Amino acid sequence: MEQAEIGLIGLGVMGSNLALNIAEKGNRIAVFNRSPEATRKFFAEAGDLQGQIVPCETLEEFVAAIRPPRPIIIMIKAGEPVDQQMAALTPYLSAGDIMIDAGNANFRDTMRRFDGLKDSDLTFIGMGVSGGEEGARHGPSIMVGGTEESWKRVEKVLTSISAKFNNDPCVAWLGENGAGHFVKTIHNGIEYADMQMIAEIYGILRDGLGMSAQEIGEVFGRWNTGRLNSYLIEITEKVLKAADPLSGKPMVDMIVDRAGQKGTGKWSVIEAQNMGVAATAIEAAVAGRILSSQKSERERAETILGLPSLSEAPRDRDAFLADLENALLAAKIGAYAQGFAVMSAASAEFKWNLPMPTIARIWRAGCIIRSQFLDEITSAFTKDPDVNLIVTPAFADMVKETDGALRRVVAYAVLSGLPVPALSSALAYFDAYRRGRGTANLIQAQRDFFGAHGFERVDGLDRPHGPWGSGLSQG
Ligand SMILES: NC(=O)C1=CN([C@@H]2O[C@H](COP(=O)(O)OP(=O)(O)OC[C@H]3O[C@@H](n4cnc5c(N)ncnc54)[C@H](OP(=O)(O)O)[C@@H]3O)[C@@H](O)[C@H]2O)C=CC1
Ligand SMILES: O=C(CO)[C@H](O)[C@H](O)COP(=O)(O)O
Repeated sequence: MEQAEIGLIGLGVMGSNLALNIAEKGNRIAVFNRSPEATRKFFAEAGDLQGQIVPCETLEEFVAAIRPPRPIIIMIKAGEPVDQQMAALTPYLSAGDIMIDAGNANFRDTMRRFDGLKDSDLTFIGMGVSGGEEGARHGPSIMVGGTEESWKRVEKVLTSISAKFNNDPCVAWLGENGAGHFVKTIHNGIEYADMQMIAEIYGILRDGLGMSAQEIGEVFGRWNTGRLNSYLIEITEKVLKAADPLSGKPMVDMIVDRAGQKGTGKWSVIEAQNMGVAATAIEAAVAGRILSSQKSERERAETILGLPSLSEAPRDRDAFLADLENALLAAKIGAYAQGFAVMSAASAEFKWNLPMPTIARIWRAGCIIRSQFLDEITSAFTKDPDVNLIVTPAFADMVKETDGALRRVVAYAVLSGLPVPALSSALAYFDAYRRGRGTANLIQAQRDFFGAHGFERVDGLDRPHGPWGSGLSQG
């Protein structure tokens, strides 16, 4: 039998769709899954693509079915399973084979796995894939990390399966070792912020203005034709307009308000802190999911504390809806600026030389945060790759145009007791970032008072301690 050009392990949601995508683009592919029933089901449902697929039930058979040197995509549950799968696979591999972890790995695991194979004749690629089920099947955004040489060997097949934005493939080699998985992690961190901000606006419309899910869906539908045009806004409209087949009520009203999370949002925040970058909107989004999971505690607190009464509804509803649209755009700019700032710091720390315009470019299609907006970020970073997004000329203009709306929306929500942690943190980020003289002088004075930590003087004179009384810390 003709050997396959590539192999894929893991026929879950992502792996099975990626395998069909690879087969459809004319690549012969061998597939394997831990539970063989999934392999049988996958093959039985592969239809016209069966001729391109070699289903295998043992790893030995799987490896033998691929032409060496073998590129093998591992698309399974992240974490320990990947180490186990690599250990089980390695004895069958030969010189030049590449293991490509395409799951949502923690980039620190990716660096460890990469280093573990550095002195062997095998190669490791850590590859972020975004786009969910549909993206995997018809074109995801792909973020590759590893050696440039290993990238050259898989570039053709990955380009063939990736999403295209105006014919431009949404795949790129982003740097050595953990670069691809780091960028995917921050992609997800931004995704968390985007989703949280959309949910906060939904909360204002539902609980503040008393609108139905259908009405709110219509608002998001209108916004999707404007500057907020994006996949997440598009699916928000669809989700809000869907009816529950069991009760006939809006589906969204029948879903428990407890959001899951698998780790990438939390890692984004941890790494932002590690790099010393303020990623407050992403932090707020992760904290929002944590609070959402504390459902019974929240219900109890509501009975004890009650809910604040709503502030008077804005009289001009159309003007307020326009404010909400602009507020979401402004806050989104803050979240993306923070995500890119984290990547910029990590790039320096890990010497990856991450290409910011390329990252924005490959996120324009295929991935969950895909949007028109990312095309504008691509242009901004192409002109000016090394600055905070919010001070690039185009985005500075957008912030100046929309931050008033964000301020009015946050003010209304705060006065009404409607939680808007991500929107308000984006606003506070703008306000802190653009204030040349902040208030940390007082913090420095306090630190010097209690710990003789010293400070810099505004006049540059050399007297690094204050006259605090005890005399101990006086310079
Ligand atoms: N769903 C999504 O939208 C996206 C998911 N991802 C990432 O892709 C990866 C796969 O996700 P997804 O397809 O959704 O997950 P699924 O739950 O649909 O599938 C999980 C797959 O992992 C396999 N698996 C689990 N544990 C082991 C193990 N110990 N050894 C070998 N195989 C194992 C399962 O095999 P078995 O059938 O035997 O249980 C199955 O093939 C994850 O890292 C996920 O974070 C990335 C982007 C988007
Ligand atoms: O990577 C993805 C999208 O880009 C996955 O859907 C991921 O599972 C999303 O993260 P979480 O499950 O933590 O919400």
